[in-house]
Amino acid sequence: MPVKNRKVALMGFRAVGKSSLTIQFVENHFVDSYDPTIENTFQKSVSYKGQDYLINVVDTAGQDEYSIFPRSYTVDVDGYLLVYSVTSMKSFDTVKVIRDKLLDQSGTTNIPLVLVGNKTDLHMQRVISTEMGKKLAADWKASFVECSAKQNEGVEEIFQKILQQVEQVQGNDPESGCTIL
Ligand SMILES: Nc1nc2c(ncn2[C@@H]2O[C@H](COP(=O)(O)OP(=O)(O)OP(=O)(O)O)[C@@H](O)[C@H]2O)c(=O)[nH]1
Repeated sequence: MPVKNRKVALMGFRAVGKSSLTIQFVENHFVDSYDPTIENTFQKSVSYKGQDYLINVVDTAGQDEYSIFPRSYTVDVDGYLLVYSVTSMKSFDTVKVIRDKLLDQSGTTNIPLVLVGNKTDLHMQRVISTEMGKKLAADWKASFVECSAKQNEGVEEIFQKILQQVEQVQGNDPESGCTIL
């Protein structure tokens, strides 16, 4: 089977760990320092349900509710990882605003999306419970993963889930019972 190319963008408030998750996934290490991102693209080959994929991972600049939303973020992107930090209410509110902007710009409600709660290792600083994350994802009919880029927990799962969402929305998921050839 030929390799499938999929483009996945990480979006969210500043310093929630988008770059750290990307680097942990692509290069298998954790960066402790904080260097704000403008935009970076990485590639990684993965296998999912027997199919080889080349994932283009777009690590975007941190956003807040007032950020201008570049049109390029909705062009060619197959799926989105909306990342918040479980230690930041502001970052949780920001993913909601970003999703609204994504829906607005793409003109569809059926966007492959995974809600990602990062920094679960910071137990004492946690302000967003697992239930809050689960509920928001359920409202959106999106997938939900909690993770720690630092401890490399849940990171692979995020990318498996987004591939699953992309395949489902594109009608290619074997479990959806319908295949486009
Ligand atoms: N404890 C802990 N710290 C983390 C985790 N992920 C990221 N960090 C730290 O959080 C800070 C910000 O991480 P980045 O990955 O640069 O965040 P970002 O979302 O890419 O930031 P912007 O580029 O500004 O949008 C850094 O100091 C990271 O080391 C995590 O899972 N646990």
